[in-house]
Amino acid sequence: MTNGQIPKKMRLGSNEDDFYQRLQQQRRSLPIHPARGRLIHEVQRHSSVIVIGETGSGKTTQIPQYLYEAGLHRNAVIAVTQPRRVAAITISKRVAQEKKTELGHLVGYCVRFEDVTTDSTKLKYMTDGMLLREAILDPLLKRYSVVILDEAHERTIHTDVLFGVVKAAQRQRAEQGLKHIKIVVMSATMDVDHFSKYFNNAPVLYLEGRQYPIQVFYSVEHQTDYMFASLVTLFQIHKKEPAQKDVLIFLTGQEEIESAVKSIRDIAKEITGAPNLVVYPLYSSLPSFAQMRVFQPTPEGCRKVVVATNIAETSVTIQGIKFVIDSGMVKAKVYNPNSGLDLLKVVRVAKDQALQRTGRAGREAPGICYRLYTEDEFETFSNTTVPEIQRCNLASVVLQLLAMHITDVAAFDFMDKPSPEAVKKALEQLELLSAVEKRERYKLTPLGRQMAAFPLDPRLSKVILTAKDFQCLEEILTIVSVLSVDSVLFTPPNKQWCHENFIDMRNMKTAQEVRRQLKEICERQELPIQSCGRDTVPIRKCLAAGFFMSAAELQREGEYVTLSTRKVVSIHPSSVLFRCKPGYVLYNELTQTSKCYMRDLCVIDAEWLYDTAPNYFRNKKPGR
Ligand SMILES: Nc1ncnc2c1ncn2[C@@H]1O[C@H](COP(=O)(O)OP(=O)(O)OP(=O)(O)O)[C@@H](O)[C@H]1O
Repeated sequence: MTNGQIPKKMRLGSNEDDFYQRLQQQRRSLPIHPARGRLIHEVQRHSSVIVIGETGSGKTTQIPQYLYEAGLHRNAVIAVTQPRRVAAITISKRVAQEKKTELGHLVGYCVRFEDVTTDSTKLKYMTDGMLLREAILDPLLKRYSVVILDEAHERTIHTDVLFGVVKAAQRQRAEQGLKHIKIVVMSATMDVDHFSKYFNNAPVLYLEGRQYPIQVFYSVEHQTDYMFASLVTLFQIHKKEPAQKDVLIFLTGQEEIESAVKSIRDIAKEITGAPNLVVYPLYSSLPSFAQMRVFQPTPEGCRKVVVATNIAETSVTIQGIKFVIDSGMVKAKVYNPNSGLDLLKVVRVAKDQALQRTGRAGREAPGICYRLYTEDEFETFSNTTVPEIQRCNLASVVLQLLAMHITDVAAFDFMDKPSPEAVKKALEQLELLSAVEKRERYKLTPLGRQMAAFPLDPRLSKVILTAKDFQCLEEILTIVSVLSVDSVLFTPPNKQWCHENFIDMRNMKTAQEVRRQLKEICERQELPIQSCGRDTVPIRKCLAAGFFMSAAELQREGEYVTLSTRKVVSIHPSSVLFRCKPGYVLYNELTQTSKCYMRDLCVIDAEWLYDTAPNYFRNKKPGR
């Protein structure tokens, strides 16, 4: 210190202290803070509590801490479930900072293919899917003293099943004289009566007030092209607002978002006299490290623009966001139980989703939301999203319920029951995959039990487990991992090895990580990891064993029809098979745009379909 400088370490320490003090100050100024005592008291008094409070009021970050500080963890763990991994990761980081602890110790997170917790973790942020997987091994959830089901309004398929599982755990623990488990259900936008009734008339706590105001502006007239409208709105903001006032745009999917990001970067080059733009995409199949970039502070003198799907719609706080531009559209799964087909379709959001999107502004200062639809249009939106359980293929969930020994799936205590046809269809599909068998009731076969160990669609788990018969697990693991991420192929704007080879490096890295973890599960199940060399026949036969219900046959007119329901479908133009038109193909996904397109294809022989599922194909007659 003789030269008058403070040593680096000390300087850092005092900065850290300032930062921590600032965080504590922020915690105390949140609208939820005055309700702390009442909240703790209600959770102590009741087994289940419903909490409703404005977006940004502090529910997700504070309530788990309050309960911990009040000793409600009782030496066990407080679980906080989130529908999305990005929320689980970012919020746990924030809470670890607020608790001045390293992530993974007192505060941690657990999402598919990533577990950052230790034995000392007491506040565990996790995706709803991960808690559900834990319930397969431990239906009474004995590790937990409190389960907080956050963003309950999203009604993802996993959250809905968890509602029933957690409720059952609570009842059974009481019956068996074990320690009680508390349930807290939270959201800013939910049908409280419906929730309260389902959770045994749980009391509802209304938390008043929001931290910062948000102004909402609607379009004056109907917008025919929401993507164009969002760019126009962005550049109007960009030209008049100073740097560091960041913008979050909601669009619908990867391709649309990547194309918007490119257009924004191109247009920005032509604009002078405005701050530099840093533009980030954000969608679920981006690897974690790429998703996390959007949460970094905006560089000095710049404006951050985040173009996201609905993964940024709930829970998250993206630093710097002052403006939200809401296209009013979302890509959602739509399932037809008669055809058994899951389709991805771009549809209007519900009012609760629009409110959540608006709530992403105004978290650190007053905000503004531009809705690219008229107020009259907004009034026609449905109030709440249709629960995913009522619009998705249920095969995966039914498999998990059976793995938890819930044999009568139709009688399971769902908050809103799925249609009986959808449950029946799911059981039929699982029976065709040899995962279940019907005696008096449906029950898992040994194969089905093995399938339930994989965090995958049952068709993909079946493919993995079939691979040992064809000695091609090496190759199948790679294929399944690549299918678990969005496209690994890409149109290169500039040069590096990956770009020259048309490979999307980020998605490829994720696929590698997924493969590593699937391989671990295979090793635990003692499956021989062998390669079939250059011969692709075993691999394609193996894929047919899982995907035979997703097969299509070429017609004379040059179109395809699906063998399951004779729906007319086409090969997606991005496929290498677009021009060669083989007689029979398997597909991984159907997407409805101008036509119904099949994606991720594999050429097969009609005979293999008979070989793998003779009963299923008896009346469908492929190739005969
Ligand atoms: N990562 C972060 N960086 C900066 N501020 C944050 C961060 N996370 C939370 N905050 C601050 O804490 C406030 C409360 O966030 P929290 O997620 O707890 O609210 P919430 O009530 O759960 O909101 P929502 O219903 O939208 O999920 C935010 O409005 C913001 O001011």
